[in-house]
Amino acid sequence: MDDALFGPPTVPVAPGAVHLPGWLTPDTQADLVRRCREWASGPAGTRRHPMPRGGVMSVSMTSLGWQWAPYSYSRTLPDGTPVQPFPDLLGDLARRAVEAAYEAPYEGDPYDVALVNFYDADARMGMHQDRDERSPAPVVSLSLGDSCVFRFGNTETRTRPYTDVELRSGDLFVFGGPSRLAYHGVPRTRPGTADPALGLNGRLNITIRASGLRD
Ligand SMILES: O=C(O)CCC(=O)C(=O)O
Ligand SMILES: [Fe+2]
Repeated sequence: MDDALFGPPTVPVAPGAVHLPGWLTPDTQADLVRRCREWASGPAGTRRHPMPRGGVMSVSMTSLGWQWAPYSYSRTLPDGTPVQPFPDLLGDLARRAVEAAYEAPYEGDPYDVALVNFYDADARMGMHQDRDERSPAPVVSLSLGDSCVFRFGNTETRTRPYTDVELRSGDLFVFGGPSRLAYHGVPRTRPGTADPALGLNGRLNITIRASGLRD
């Protein structure tokens, strides 16, 4: 296919789950990396959250709009620091992402929360559902830097059947509809695969959601 003429391909992974490789231009990727650094160095900073059953997450997270920690949202961090605002830029990007993925206008709830996930070479994320939102709006996921294996499963179990998708810098993955509550995770990243021009050592993932929550 001629990408210049038709745009990047859309790869269906499951009903309602779509992978759009290379959806972000290199300039937008660089801009988002810069902004992620700013958000991560903000007053609410980045956290490796403790897990309810012990241990600490290996992924460092920054929340925007609503603070997420296993397994709920709040407007403040445990020490009372207010969560940073949700940037309009990410709301616009999320709407455009869903419209590109489903080739239809977006008419769902407003996007109001983003998690910025940083993976160093050893970080991974176990199979889980994104189920702390009250809105059925699709989850939008953007990848920057190192590639990873993104495991996209089913709504019933943490185990097979699942599909392993290679997510590279600039890729968009959207999951909604019948796949909204599918289990998914990141069993590994591929350290050193980021384009050196991006200036990022590791992987960033921005996941954008509609919380459906009100103060
Ligand atoms: O890093 C990813 O690609 C997935 C992140 C994720 O599933 C989450 O933040 O809930
Ligand atoms: Fe998730």
